[in-house]
Parts: sequence; structure tokens; C-alpha cells
Amino acid sequence: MTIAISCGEPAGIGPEIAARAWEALGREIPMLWIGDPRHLPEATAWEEIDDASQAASVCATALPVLARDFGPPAVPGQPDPAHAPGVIDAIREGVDLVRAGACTALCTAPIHKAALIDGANFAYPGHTEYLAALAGVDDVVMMLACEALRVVPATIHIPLARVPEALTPELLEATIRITRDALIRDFGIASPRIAVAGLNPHAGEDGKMGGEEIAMIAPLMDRLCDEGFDLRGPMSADTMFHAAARAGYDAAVCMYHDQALIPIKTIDFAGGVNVTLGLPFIRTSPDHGTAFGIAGKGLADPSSMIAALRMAADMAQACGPR
Ligand SMILES: NC(=O)C1=CN([C@@H]2O[C@H](COP(=O)(O)OP(=O)(O)OC[C@H]3O[C@@H](n4cnc5c(N)ncnc54)[C@H](O)[C@@H]3O)[C@@H](O)[C@H]2O)C=CC1
Ligand SMILES: NCC(=O)COP(=O)(O)O
Repeated sequence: MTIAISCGEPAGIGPEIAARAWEALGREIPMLWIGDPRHLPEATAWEEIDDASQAASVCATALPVLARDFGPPAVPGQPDPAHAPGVIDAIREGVDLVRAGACTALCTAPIHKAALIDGANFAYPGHTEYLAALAGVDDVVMMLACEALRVVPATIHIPLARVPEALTPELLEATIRITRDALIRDFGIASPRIAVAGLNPHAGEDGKMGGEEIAMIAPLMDRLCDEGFDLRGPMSADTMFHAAARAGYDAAVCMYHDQALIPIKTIDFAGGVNVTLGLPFIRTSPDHGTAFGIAGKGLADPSSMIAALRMAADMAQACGPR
């Protein structure tokens, strides 16, 4: 039942929120941290382990650490490209542990994408795509979830100008299918109701403000509804996130990153969790980034990390490791 935590960017708040999350949950949820222990806050009670199987017994008294040497020390707020290989390896090691059955889930602390590209030619825009590559799967889906809302961006880390061309019926169909399967399997919703956002203002206003809704989104939705999917939309993105609208669906599939992430980070920044759907293992993460401005100052709120660990543990409990 041990959850592997990858360290994330050492100059960000990742190490401190992991340490704080262990303080909050270490007696309840076995976990281990993969990274360079010199990057943890000085006061952290940590203990080196050689093997994931030792984590459960250590975790009640110290944060179990699979210690790796990243080379230079970390300066809060100043990412060092020299850490990039270590950061990437920690994610890969976490995946290996989960896939080998030594851990039940992976919870990733935030990475600074630019430092990984500069330091190691990291070929992926984020964890989501890297994890898909490690797992050898083509279609994965990013979901951000909090008590009040679940959102899924169909396109993720691409420039806004490229969204319309990237938004193919195939991509949207895979996104909706994976989302529905996960709502049933991981979130225990027998008949998921999925809202689908339009791409354009007012969901295209009958074609007067853009054509993607009529040409692509609505026909795909009709086809999936004929198969038994409960889909609502295409909805105007500006009016689908207020409380009464949210009561009408279990998840919202959105067309691009900010359409999905702005509402959830506005509603519940502290409680939001990023969960990757469609992987053959469980991966969660806090919804926020590296927060360089507050790193090393003891100001970071660990709530989202705690929520991410809880969600990973709940998913493992409900469905078992994949
Ligand atoms: N899963 C991941 O690896 C993610 C990584 N990132 C990366 O993080 C870097 C910084 O991104 P930003 O857009 O600045 O977002 P950010 O989430 O790091 O920071 C946004 C604002 O929220 C505050 N904040 C964030 N987390 C906080 C916490 N736990 N407690 C208190 N305040 C907190 C920050 O101080 C800042 O004011 C980028 O390189 C981005 O790619 C961003 C999101 C997720
Ligand atoms: N904006 C969300 C984000 O950057 C998380 O991406 P990932 O690293 O989880 O793929």
C-alpha cells in the first residue's frame, strides 16, 4: 500500500510539501520519497531505506527516502539544469516501483518543465506525456479533481493557436471514453454524466462564432450518446462552471488547458488534485506548480499534496493496483 513520491523540482516547493504531507499522513498512509535528501527542509525527520518494502515500517516515525545524489545543492527559487537528470530519473524510478508491484501508486511533486528541457533535453511537455511514454500507451487524459468539480482538458500543453488543429474527433472521442471509464472505475459513479464544452464563445452561437461545435463536437457527441453515453453540450464554457451548472454533471471535458484549469484552480486551489487517467497504474499530483516565489520559506500549503496522496490511496484501496 506504499505510495512512491517523486521529488519534483528541487528548487521549488516539492520537497517541503512532501515533508509536510508525511507529517500529516505518515502514520496513516505508507509512503516513500525518491530524491536527494539534502533538498528536504532541514528539520525533516527522514530515514534512508534501500528497498520499498522497508517503507511501511519506517513511515510512522520518519519519511522513508530512496536517496539519490543529484550533484549540486538546491537553491530555493533558482532551478538548476544540473538537477534535471535526477528529477527525471526519480519519476521513472517511481513508475518502475509501481509497475513492479513494490508501490501501489505514484504521486509526483511539481516539475519545472523548462529546467528539464534545458538540463536533459526532456522530450515531454509534462509528467502526463512522459508517463504515457513510459507506460507505452497512446491515449492518456489529464483530470483535475476537487470536491466541487472534475475537469479534463482534451488538449494540454500546446500553444493556444494550435488547439483547433489538434482537436480532432479521434482525440476528443478517446478523451471522453477514458474519462467515462475512469469515472466508473476510479470514482465509483455507475452512470457518469459528462459535460462537453464548446471551443468557441457561446459554444459557437449556432455557427455564427465558430464552426467546430457543429462540424465536429456535436456529431461526435450524438454518436457516443447513441452508444449510451450521457453527454451534455456542447456547453458555453463561460456558463458551465457555476454551482447550479456543476450539479448537472460529474466531469467536464474541456477543449484546452486554461478552459479546464482556470475554473478548478479558482474554486479550490488548495484541494485540487491532478490525476492521470488511462495509465496502467495510479498517478496523482498536486494541482499547483513549483511556486518558486515561496520555495524554502516555509510558506507552502501542503493541502493539495495531501489531497493527492489521499486520492492515490483511495484509488488503490477501491480498485487495487492496476
Ligand atoms: N504537475 C506539475 O509538475 C506542474 C508543474 N508546474 C510548473 O510550475 C512552474 C510554476 O508555475 P506557475 O504557473 O507559477 O504556478 P504555481 O502553481 O507554481 O504558482 C502559482 C501561484 O500559486 C502559489 N502557490 C502554488 N502552490 C502553492 C502552495 N502549495 N502553497 C501556497 N502557494 C502556492 C505560488 O506562490 C504562485 O503565487 C512552471 O514551470 C510550471 O510548468 C505547474 C503546474 C503543475
Ligand atoms: N498545468 C498542469 C500541469 O502542468 C501538470 O502537468 P503534468 O506535469 O501533470 O503533465
